[in-house]
Amino acid sequence: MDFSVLYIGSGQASWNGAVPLAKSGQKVAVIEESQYGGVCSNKGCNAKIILDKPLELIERVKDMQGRGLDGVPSVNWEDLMAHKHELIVPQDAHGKERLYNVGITTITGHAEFVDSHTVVVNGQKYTADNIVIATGLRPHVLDVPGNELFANSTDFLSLPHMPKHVTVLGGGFVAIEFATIANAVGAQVDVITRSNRLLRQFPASYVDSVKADLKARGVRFIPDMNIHSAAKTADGQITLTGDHEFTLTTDYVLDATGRVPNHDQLNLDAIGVKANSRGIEVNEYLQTSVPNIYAAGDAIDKTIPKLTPTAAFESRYLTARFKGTNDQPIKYPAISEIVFTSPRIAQVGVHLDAALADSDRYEVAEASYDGDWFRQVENEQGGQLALIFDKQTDQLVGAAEKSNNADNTINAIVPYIQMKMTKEQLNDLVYVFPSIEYTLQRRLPLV
Ligand SMILES: Cc1cc2nc3c(=O)[nH]c(=O)nc-3n(C[C@H](O)[C@H](O)[C@H](O)COP(=O)(O)OP(=O)(O)OC[C@H]3O[C@@H](n4cnc5c(N)ncnc54)[C@H](O)[C@@H]3O)c2cc1C
Ligand SMILES: NC(=O)c1ccc[n+]([C@@H]2O[C@H](COP(=O)([O-])OP(=O)(O)OC[C@H]3O[C@@H](n4cnc5c(N)ncnc54)[C@H](O)[C@@H]3O)[C@@H](O)[C@H]2O)c1
Repeated sequence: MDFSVLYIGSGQASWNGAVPLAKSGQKVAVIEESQYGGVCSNKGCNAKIILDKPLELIERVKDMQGRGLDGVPSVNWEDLMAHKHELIVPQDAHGKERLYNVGITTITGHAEFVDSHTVVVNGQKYTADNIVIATGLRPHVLDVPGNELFANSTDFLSLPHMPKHVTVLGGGFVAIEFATIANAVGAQVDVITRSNRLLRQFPASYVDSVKADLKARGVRFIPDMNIHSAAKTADGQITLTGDHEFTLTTDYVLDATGRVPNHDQLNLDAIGVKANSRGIEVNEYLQTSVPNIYAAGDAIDKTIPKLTPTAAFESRYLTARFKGTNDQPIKYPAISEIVFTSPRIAQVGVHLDAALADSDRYEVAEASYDGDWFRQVENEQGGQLALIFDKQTDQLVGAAEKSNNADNTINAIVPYIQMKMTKEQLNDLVYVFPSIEYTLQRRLPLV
């Protein structure tokens, strides 16, 4: 065999495990058809958070008007885009170097299976004892006439000038984060959804409040609407048509209707790897229906969130398996997630809505930050926290927060949940004061 482990795809699900595996002495190769480092590094999380930064800062400055700050800056999209390029363009080369530096063979091109131990790239065959499919997802394209006029998340993240009127299709992560950015840059933003629910994975009341904030900032929501077609107007705009003779003419349409797996381009049928429209089917060892072929990251059909930290966790798990240091099934920890709206919504562990619906099992301690002097230093209004305890064990099992600092609070809570800490143990921790963590601890029900 040419390699002990060969990874298809170079994203988070690949390099987080491939690098330590190569360092341990195994012969490793990574195949990448696009940019090294995958979606998160090149056209996902990293670029998005750079474009979000000015809006986050501006919202803080707005909150402080008349409280020591006068005047609100505006976003210069072209300068911001240049800043984004400066940080993101080198990621591809860095991603390749990271592999090369530890002796990993990098193969650039599209991989397809020949048999269970062989893939072909640019006509050249490569063999390996084990193969990891880490091929991720690509943007879904809404199946309507005229969809070639739609932009996707990758296009938006390199948009040279912000159009006057941006129309977003979808109500998920990409739709709402990008609508928030476009609105902050000054575009008229419409969000068209086929149902009346946004961001289904987050607590309904927190999402409703973020939606109300966006409405107050001028974002228009058009719910329960199926789009039927798109066509270019004589002056270069796009006209959408939909249910009940709906029409809307706009400058730019962002299709944010989700992402679909890339496994349809791997010749999986020929080698018997089972997959479906959600991803590749794996067992509790991340093994596919062909024992020496594994899958990791967004490529998997899984119920846990398809995120960078989960992809990295799976990649590290596989490395332990290939090194022989872990022969146990994968055991996922409590998984945290965040949507970068303004304010943010973040959560970990047992879901707030599920806990509220099961009062026999869970105690929910809800708190508003409006009365908290430390959170009022930045004059933040409407911050909310919910802590979920298992009534039988008194352990903290879940949390959700809507606030400008939701990421920090939830990150502070991740180890509490992982270590199965009880109220009593949480009360025994001593934090610096004043701080987000100290404020969080004071929201705990006292024991
Ligand atoms: C706009 C956007 C914003 C996001 N923001 C966040 C965020 O803030 N936080 C977060 O946790 N997650 C975020 N995500 C999700 C995150 O990017 C993914 O969960 C993560 O990238 C998954 O990593 P992966 O390695 O499984 O797949 P990917 O990063 O998709 O990597 C797969 C790689 O495989 C390559 N490939 C595919 N097929 C082949 C083939 N046949 N041959 C060779 N190479 C192939 C692709 O080119 C790609 O580089 C975001 C996603 C998007 C789109
Ligand atoms: N902050 C973050 O962690 C973050 C940010 C962006 C993306 N992501 C990840 O990237 C992935 C993709 O995000 P996304 O927002 O593209 O997907 P998503 O699944 O979150 O949202 C897709 C949206 O499109 C709608 N939709 C789907 N099919 C449709 C159709 N035929 N017609 C109309 N609407 C339709 C859905 O109802 C949903 O509102 C997710 O796995 C997410 O976890 C994460």
